[in-house]
Amino acid sequence: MADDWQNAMDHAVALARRAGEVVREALQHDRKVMTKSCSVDLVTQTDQKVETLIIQSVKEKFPTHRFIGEESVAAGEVCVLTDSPTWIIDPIDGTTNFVHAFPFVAVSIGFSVNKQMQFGVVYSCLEDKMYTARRGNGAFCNGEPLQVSQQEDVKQSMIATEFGSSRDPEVVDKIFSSLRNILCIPVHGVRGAGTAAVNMCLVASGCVEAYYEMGIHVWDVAAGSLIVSEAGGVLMDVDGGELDLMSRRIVAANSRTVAERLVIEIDAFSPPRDDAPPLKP
Ligand SMILES: O=P(O)(O)O[C@H]1[C@H](O)[C@@H](O)[C@H](O)[C@H](O)[C@@H]1O
Ligand SMILES: [Mg+2]
Ligand SMILES: [Mg+2]
Repeated sequence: MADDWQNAMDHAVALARRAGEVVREALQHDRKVMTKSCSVDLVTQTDQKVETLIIQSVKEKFPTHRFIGEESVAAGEVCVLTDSPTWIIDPIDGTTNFVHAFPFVAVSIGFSVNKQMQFGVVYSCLEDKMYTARRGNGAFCNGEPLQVSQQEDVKQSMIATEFGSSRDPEVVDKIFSSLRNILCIPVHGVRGAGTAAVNMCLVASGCVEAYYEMGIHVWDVAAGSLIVSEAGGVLMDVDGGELDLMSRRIVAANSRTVAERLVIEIDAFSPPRDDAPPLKP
């Protein structure tokens, strides 16, 4: 079976590269912007085109595999992680960046079997950085091994996070109170690339000590979670418990020490789970 997953990973890398070409080409033209759950939850035809391209190609090569794709779920597909081999796809992570030509846009492809990530591919396509990880085999950027930062003093750390796409004042208050608490530890700084996947690759690369966010989805972080852990990092829930990929909350850090220190300061909330049954009309 191991060789099968390697074939699948090679295919994912090739597809991420092809998807990146589509994204770069689309940036040369006007981008028609549509909205999903609210006026700041953006989607474009390129998100949909890239997801279709990836899923159709995988279906031809691996007809029994399942999918969780951001735009398929938006179109009504169920979002349930089973034990089956499952491709977890964010065709454009950083759609708001893409719309504004802010230069961090990624294609994220994770692959899970028995609810455990087997490989992760994040292609930061405007930087031309291909991040890859295979379970037990380390994490790489353009073929070079990645290693998380060795800094365990949170006061000497840089932290990544995002504001997300909820504008519910109660949610925004929690996001700002967490940010305030963490800034005032104090940490050296707080940054955000505008994409969860790239933020996680920055943890894996040792450029920031940690990334946390509440409100993300499984497709934002599935691939990145393996890239972080294979680079020597740790993953946990924002309450310090075990990471649950469907819970929409994550802390990814270089060390348990930094992660647990951040958890103390995070004003946690629980968005509706990705695998929650749809609300009845
Ligand atoms: O919708 P896309 O795929 O661009 O992904 C999300 C980002 O990855 C989040 O970190 C970020 O906070 C936003 O919620 C953003 O929507
Ligand atoms: Mg995303
Ligand atoms: Mg997306």
